[in-house]
Amino acid sequence: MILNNHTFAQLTQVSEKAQQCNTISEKEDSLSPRLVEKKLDLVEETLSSPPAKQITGTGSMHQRELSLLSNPRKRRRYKADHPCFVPNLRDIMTGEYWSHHFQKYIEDHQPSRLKYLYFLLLIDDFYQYRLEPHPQKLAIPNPHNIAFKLFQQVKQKQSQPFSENASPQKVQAQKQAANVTDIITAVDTNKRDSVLQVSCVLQFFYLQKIFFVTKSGQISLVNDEEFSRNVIGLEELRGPKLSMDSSLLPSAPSDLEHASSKNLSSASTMLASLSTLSLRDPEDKGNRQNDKNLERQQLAIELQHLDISFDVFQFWGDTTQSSPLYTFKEYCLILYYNFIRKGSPHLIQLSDKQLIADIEKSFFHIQVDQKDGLVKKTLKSQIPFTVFDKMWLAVFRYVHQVFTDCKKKKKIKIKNNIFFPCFPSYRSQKKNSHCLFCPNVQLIFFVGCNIPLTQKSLFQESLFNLNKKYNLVKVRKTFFKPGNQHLLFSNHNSDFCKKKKKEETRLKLDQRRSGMTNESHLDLAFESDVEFLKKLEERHTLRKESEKKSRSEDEATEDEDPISRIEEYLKSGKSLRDANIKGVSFLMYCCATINEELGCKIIEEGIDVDMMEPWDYGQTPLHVCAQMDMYMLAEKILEKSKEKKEEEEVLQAVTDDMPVQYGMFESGGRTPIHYSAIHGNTNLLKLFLRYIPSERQKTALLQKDMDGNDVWTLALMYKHFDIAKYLMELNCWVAPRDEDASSLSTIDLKAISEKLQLKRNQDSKTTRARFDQYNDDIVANEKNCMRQVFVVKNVLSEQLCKQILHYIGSVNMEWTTTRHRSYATTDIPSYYLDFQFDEWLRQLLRKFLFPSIIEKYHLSKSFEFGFKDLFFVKYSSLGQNHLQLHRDGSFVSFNLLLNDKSDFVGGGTFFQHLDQVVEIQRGQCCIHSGKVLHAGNAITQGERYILVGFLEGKDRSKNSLIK
Ligand SMILES: O=C(O)CCC(=O)C(=O)O
Ligand SMILES: [Fe+2]
Repeated sequence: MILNNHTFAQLTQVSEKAQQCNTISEKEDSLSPRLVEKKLDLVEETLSSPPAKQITGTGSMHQRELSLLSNPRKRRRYKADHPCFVPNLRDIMTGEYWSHHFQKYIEDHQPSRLKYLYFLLLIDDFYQYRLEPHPQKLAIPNPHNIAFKLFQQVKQKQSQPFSENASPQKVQAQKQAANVTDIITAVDTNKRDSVLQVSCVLQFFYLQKIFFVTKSGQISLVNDEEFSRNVIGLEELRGPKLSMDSSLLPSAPSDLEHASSKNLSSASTMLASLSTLSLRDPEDKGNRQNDKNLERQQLAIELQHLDISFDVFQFWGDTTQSSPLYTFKEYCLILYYNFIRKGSPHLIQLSDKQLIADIEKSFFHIQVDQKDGLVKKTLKSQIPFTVFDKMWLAVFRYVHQVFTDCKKKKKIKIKNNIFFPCFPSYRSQKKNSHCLFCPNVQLIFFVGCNIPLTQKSLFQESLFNLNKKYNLVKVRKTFFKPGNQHLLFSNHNSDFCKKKKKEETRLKLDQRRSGMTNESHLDLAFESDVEFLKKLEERHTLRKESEKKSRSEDEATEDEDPISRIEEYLKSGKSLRDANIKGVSFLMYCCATINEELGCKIIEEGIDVDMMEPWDYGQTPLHVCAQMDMYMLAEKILEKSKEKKEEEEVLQAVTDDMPVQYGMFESGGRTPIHYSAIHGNTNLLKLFLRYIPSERQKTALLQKDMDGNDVWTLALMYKHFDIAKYLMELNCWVAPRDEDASSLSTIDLKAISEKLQLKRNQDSKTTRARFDQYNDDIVANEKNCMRQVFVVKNVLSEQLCKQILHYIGSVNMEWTTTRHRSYATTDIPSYYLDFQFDEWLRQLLRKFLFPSIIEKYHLSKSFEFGFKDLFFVKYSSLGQNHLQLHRDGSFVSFNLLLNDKSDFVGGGTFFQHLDQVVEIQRGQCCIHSGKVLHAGNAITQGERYILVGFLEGKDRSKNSLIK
């Protein structure tokens, strides 16, 4: 069945419910204690005990204690309801970051983390912006997310605090000026990094265009449209200036409404000075502390002379004011100056220099002055969208790195399988279309991937909020299976998942105790499968017994760690062919988690690694590399393939037509080379070309996808002009028929690109028609062998089927009902069970079933199958007794009857095109194309158990199109 979970209507309903709950909790929650922290309390409960003394006062004693606690690591030791508690980044990321409560983290936790959150938020917002029907402007997230608490504290100090119940007019009338020293005090009370905090707040004031500087050096409130037009002199933010030039301070405007642009731009200069106070040169490792102190002192001095007024109301957490809009260019600058440039106050230390260079290249024309050697940057008039993808990726790489490092040093116990995300990629700008991100709902992955199995409730909430936020109409099944499955299909089953996790851990512990992990289960398996299963069962019984002997919960919640498992496999030299993590091969797992190092290691050391593994719609690891800018892994794949003289095949693996979100379709027939152009990854494109002999490069580049687009066309379609130009330099392009210009100097690439935007939408329709046609053809064309349904006898012996069922029963696992969205079965995926069992089963099927499928459908010997899904299905006359008419998301599907036919009445698989129910005996297997409409025929009595497999496959010999 198509991997669907819920209809959008259902999602909206639940989302609305979640929203209601949120609103209620927010009301209760407007000051503290924080709901979110309460949740985090659970996460943190194993941490060491809170300090003996509760901190309640605001006196100097209290301040001293707080200052001792300023180290976040120390503060993290406190319980979540303690005022000093600080969750770590991991919890922020894995918890509810995207959910409704994220602002509370930002308010309450240390500014050094704030930068990541805000940065992500900005990027996130950017992708939101792509959805907007008015793409000229985009909103900056409201700063109250950051400044909220600060203002609460300031507010409390004021003689006439605002009443929360007061009418807006009244509150407006009560506007109070708060002094910036108050802010500093407020900040200091919490021993935050005051400079960063203040500069951050001020910058957001500035960005919120709500103040300007008066003659007396005061900054006053302004609500003037002119401000946004004139003052975004961001060049002036370029700093680092540490002192204020008082001559720059403007004269007081006669009227707030007519604040002159000069005043305003001076305000920006001043703010620039403020914001750069926290600057530190990353290369200057020396006197940093001293410098910082000096900066602080200077800031304090400056601020004494400034009376900054602002409209607290505007920053009030409850206000619903909309964010101001900025042009795309300004937005880019804000990002750049605040997060990326070397001197940025919130510098995100992107580890990858190349990435930074790329980002800078996208923003600026960079010139070096011959005379004084100064680097001059002028902002480009056009900034490519993909720069956001790069930034997004960079941040995640960075965060991922932090996790990995911590883990290596055993600084933190990683409880979760961290699946890092793919970055959202620009797809469609079509007005009012819901198409966003990329076909794989990548943003959602981020959430889904990071939420551990044991935190399903948080996870669920995030999902619904996300659904609401992005108005996701339809989330397609996907390529990066781990995260997605996790997110979309398991989220309603938190109890089940918890149990499962514990089971796994216990099993592992038992294995360790009984020394069974060293056993080579695979030898065992093929000596006697029945024996093997009995052994597994015995192990479970053993486990259950040892469970009775009490054991600390702590031990039991220890997580299985996919990375150590992969490493263990690599060391032991076991075959990786059927090894998987949540149904995904090790290599694909690394691709999905952007773990290039481990991916390279797998290719280098792994046995039976399939580098051309066709995953969803034929996308191979190299396609993912090309999409995600994974240069190192791509190079390793190519190097290894070259040893086997397969590098061109790998580069020529083509995708199939694929449905993406919101009813859009993407053309098939795309190679990793096409992908590199689509995603603007020039380096990868160049790398790929190095592996193709020069005489064949042109053919490879001119190869068209199924919608007739060659690499050059795709580069332009996705607005990667540099790639298009590069291809023109190589003379590997064909001028569109209606263009007379044919050389780099005369052709108007922009105009062509515009036209191609239209074609892209058209292409989607063409692809869709082809996709549907393909399905229809199978049943309409009598000669198409894929319409045939076969029964394969004796795939598994009756005894083995019995034993498998017995085994599943002994594991005592709950049946899931929500894994597949539209046509849900009551099932247990094979990978939920012991991984030894899962691998054994896959090997068995590979050995005894796949050859029959190849033979029946006249596939070539070089055809290779991979499991897209493998699961046990239960029908019961009392529960789910049938499955509606549907297609599977597979090339070929099979179902194998596990129990005896006499155990139930009815059953079998109905095929619409044959108008026939195909019934099989225990151990037999019904095989059919996943594209033909079929249904699980109802049973009226008893229970029916089947093993269902969805297979994806590709004929490897057909890859070499260019030879
Ligand atoms: O119950 C059957 O025979 C069919 C099951 C099926 O089609 C599926 O699980 O996708
Ligand atoms: Fe099916």
